[in-house]
Amino acid sequence: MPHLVLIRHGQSQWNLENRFTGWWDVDLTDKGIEEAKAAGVLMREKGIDHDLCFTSVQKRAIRTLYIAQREMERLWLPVEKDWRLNERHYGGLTGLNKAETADRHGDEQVHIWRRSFDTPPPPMEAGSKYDLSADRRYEGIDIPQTESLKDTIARVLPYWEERIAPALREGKRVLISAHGNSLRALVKHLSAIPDDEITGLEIPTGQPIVYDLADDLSARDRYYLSER
Ligand SMILES: O=C(O)[C@@H](CO)OP(=O)(O)O
Repeated sequence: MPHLVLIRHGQSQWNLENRFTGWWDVDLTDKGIEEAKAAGVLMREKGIDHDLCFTSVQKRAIRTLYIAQREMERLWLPVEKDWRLNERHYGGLTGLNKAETADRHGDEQVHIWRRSFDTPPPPMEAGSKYDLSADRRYEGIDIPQTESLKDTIARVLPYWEERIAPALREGKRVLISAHGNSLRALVKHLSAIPDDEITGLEIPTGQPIVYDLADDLSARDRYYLSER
């Protein structure tokens, strides 16, 4: 039976500071490091094991993966990193404080930007200090100016089909360390959650989510490892 674990990175510096993050590469806080360790200990204690791991090209997800793997004595496992597992690009909101933005534009508008299915935040302005187009890791990639959840799904799912689903079909046990919205994209697909319901799903930091999948990769069960 194909076996998949998803984990959202531990608390990041901008989670702590309540800032829109997206593709900006912030690191984990001390609490985030502890969450990642605890996730690794939990997986080890519950006898969870993997053959192959996937993560984004953002350090909060990469470090979460490595910290958890260290606790599991699995730092030797193969890891594939890909930008398509990155967080949803937050466009012109990147770096802003979420509460201050709500004071300025209203709670409702901020809620739409954060959680509507297909309304993207305003695009990143040219010359923004958060522009990543000169970042070597994105060479040859058409970096989005902004992304809705729908746009995020449109780049996460092809990667899933191309790289992750084939590994699961071969019987590999897979661990994915990624982000709130790239994981929402996967959960929506795997659990067949409708557009208007997926945005209500909040994925906590550092909590392994286990999927038991049927051979056709449809979800038989999904649960937080800490709850079983
Ligand atoms: O800032 C972000 O990139 C994300 C995840 O932390 O925030 P949100 O909860 O608004 O999707």
